Amino acid sequence: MTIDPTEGSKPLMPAPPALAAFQKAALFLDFDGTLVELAGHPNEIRPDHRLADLLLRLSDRLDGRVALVSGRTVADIDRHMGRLPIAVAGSHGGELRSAGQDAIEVLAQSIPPGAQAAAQVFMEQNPGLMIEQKRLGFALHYRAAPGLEAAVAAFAERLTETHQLASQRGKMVVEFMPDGFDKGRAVAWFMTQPSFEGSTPVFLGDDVTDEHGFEVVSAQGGLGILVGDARETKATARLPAVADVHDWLRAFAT
Ligand SMILES: O=P(O)(O)OC[C@H]1O[C@H](O[C@H]2O[C@H](CO)[C@@H](O)[C@H](O)[C@H]2O)[C@H](O)[C@@H](O)[C@@H]1O
Repeated sequence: MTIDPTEGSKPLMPAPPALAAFQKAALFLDFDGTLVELAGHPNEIRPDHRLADLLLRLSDRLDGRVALVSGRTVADIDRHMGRLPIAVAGSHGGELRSAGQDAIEVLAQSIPPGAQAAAQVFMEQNPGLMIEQKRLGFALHYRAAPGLEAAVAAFAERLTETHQLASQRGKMVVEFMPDGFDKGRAVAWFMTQPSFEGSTPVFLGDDVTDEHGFEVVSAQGGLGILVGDARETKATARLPAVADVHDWLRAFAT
């Protein structure tokens, strides 16, 4: 793994220490762009065939202190990964499932249908946009039409005001959901659970929605690890790519 120290004015960020160096680590792992390479469409991702086994071995080594923390729904994570007995926070923390449990705790009501109806009209007027239905809301993707970014941002502002929703911007996407959830809250909740007690939280993520997670782990004496190019972030270490994340995790799990 190499980190380019000459990346213009971007902040320099060191590689993280080995996971074995942490005192009783707890791992919080974002999914898209961190564990799995991004794809043109949410359904086109191809998780590495060794990823599920890697997560299980990590969970074993960490006595269950591993959680996936994703913007995807828990059901969607299951669809791509199989039903793993590790903890999952889906929908940016709006859904929670503890390790080894079947029940998914859904923390809010879905957003009003009128909001999605308005987005449907907007999508039909703007070819290239795509709506991904979620349990609590929906995501409006513009990866196939990047020139629509500003129009999508303006639409998002209007929609959130009209329907009193929250929105979160991610990579080529704006997500609409009930107010009051983010990945930081999900991490904070896991850290109150007995199985995570007294642990040092480590959060890996690539997107701006992961900043809430970085903030919470750093406030609890842990480490935020940005995946991808250096940028302004609350993470203080960096791994350049998904493959480096797998290597770093595998070094601990094997
Ligand atoms: O929190 P994450 O696990 O990183 O999930 C964030 C969103 O990921 C997905 O969208 C992103 O990945 C797609 C597949 O690579 C890509 O096509 C899209 O442009 C990205 O924004 C997913 O579709 C969303 O529901 C997640 O919230």
